[in-house]
Amino acid sequence: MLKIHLNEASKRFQYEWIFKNLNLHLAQGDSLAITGGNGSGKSTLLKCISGAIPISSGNITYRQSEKKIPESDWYKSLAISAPYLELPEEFSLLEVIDFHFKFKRPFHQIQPAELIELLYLQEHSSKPVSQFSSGMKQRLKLGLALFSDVPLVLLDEPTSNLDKKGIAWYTDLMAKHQGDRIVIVCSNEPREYEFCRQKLALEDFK
Ligand SMILES: Nc1ncnc2c1ncn2[C@@H]1O[C@H](COP(=O)(O)OP(=O)(O)OP(=O)(O)O)[C@@H](O)[C@H]1O
Repeated sequence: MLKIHLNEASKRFQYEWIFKNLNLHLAQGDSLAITGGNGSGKSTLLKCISGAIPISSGNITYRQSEKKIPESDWYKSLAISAPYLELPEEFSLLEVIDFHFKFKRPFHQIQPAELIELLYLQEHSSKPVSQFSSGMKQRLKLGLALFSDVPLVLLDEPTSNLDKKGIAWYTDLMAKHQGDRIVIVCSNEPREYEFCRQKLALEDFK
């Protein structure tokens, strides 16, 4: 059972405070929406939670069965989908999936062909990702994050570039495959985080 605690966590860039004195407890099964307008600090908070960038004061801890996980190992517990994370464009869809699953175990032993079907990308298995539309890339990013066998799934702007069908697909996917994991969604679109049981509005932590 993974548990994440933020204790009086604060972050600033130079003289700009992004969030201050944030306390948060998350355990497997929880779903959290981080909300706020453009530039409010959603992506920054997500990066701090993932360990990609440091906080300025306070602390963040990950515990697995009450045993503290060193910060250098946090990445093993999580998968992330975000607009600023790139896919290897020169790889074909099948190659991207094979490559990804060299590092993360597939969730519920999902096979590449099943995943491709779930992402409704069957027609594009051998196409290089550089030739994918932005919506196809977004479905792939979401699929890789959600179908990694990790207890923490981080989604930044999950429905950006998705059309109506894509948004319905995302909503259905989250309802079926969250499982017993922690899911954090950064968003200012209510439809992206309707399923989240906890909400954190960054405006409250300035
Ligand atoms: N590396 C950095 N150095 C300095 N300032 C930064 C850095 N990264 C982000 N910021 C600033 O932090 C603030 C929050 O940015 P962030 O990207 O976290 O917001 P956001 O809520 O995710 O925005 P959006 O909804 O537009 O994606 C912004 O003012 C941004 O300019």
